[in-house]
Amino acid sequence: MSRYLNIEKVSKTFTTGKMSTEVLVDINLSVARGEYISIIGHSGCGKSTVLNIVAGLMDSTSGAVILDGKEVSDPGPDRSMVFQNHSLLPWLTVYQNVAIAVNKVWRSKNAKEKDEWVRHNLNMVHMSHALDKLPSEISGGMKQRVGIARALAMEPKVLLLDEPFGALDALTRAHLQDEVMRIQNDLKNTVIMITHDVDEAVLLSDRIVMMTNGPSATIGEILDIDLPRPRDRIALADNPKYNQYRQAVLRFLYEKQRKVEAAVSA
Ligand SMILES: Nc1ncnc2c1ncn2[C@@H]1O[C@H](COP(=O)(O)OP(=O)(O)OP(=O)(O)O)[C@@H](O)[C@H]1O
Repeated sequence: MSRYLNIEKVSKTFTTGKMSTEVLVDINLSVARGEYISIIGHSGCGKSTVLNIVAGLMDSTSGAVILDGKEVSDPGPDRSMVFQNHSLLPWLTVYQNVAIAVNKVWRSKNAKEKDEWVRHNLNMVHMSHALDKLPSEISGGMKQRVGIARALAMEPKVLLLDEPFGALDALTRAHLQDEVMRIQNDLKNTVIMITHDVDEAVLLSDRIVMMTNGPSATIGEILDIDLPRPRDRIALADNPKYNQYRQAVLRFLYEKQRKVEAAVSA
């Protein structure tokens, strides 16, 4: 079925010297506009490789990524990425880090409109109080907020999140997950997020894509998360459906796709 974003028969083989490793094989995924997809799978299975191919940072060996009717071949502002280790420019302030993206993408806006847009996006992630701070002067969670504001300010067709909360403590992580859910509710972004966190995947996603172990990893199962939004983490803790989804993902990861190393050492 043709959707907003189609990943069609994507495979990827890395070749270093005479060594070739088939990392991904036959990845097929159709994402609807406004859908929140999580990709989960054991370390090294190829999640980031999938995201990098969608971002246009890496070519697939075969297959194609079609976004809104156009094949992706290069990186572009229609796909903005947020990494685990916030990639802010350390010599620029919070404001300037967002402004640099806005200036690049929104050439049609005048100076006043650009300024308002930078402030609006930083306000959305509650960072208006720290516009003049340097990245070294703010916490990890705040840096991640700025990274999210910068990505949102580009109004991408797809927001690509590579373990965006992975480096944060549990409490900051929970706050930021709630913020992303709120923003997602308002803006209806199309999101693909990599995570290792089962609760995070169930809480945030419309569908969870579970990848088999590599090499030659592919999509093993896709789980639909049929929980009403807005979602409340405390209320969901007692929700039987939520717990069934959680168990389905855990079962996939730790029974069906048990890591060989884990099995040997267990
Ligand atoms: N540029 C590259 N050249 C060669 N091999 C690579 C390259 N990038 C990734 N790989 C290999 O491809 C496989 C998948 O890597 P990838 O980073 O996509 O996995 P991942 O599932 O995102 O891992 P993690 O969860 O640990 O971040 C790994 O075996 C990795 O070593």
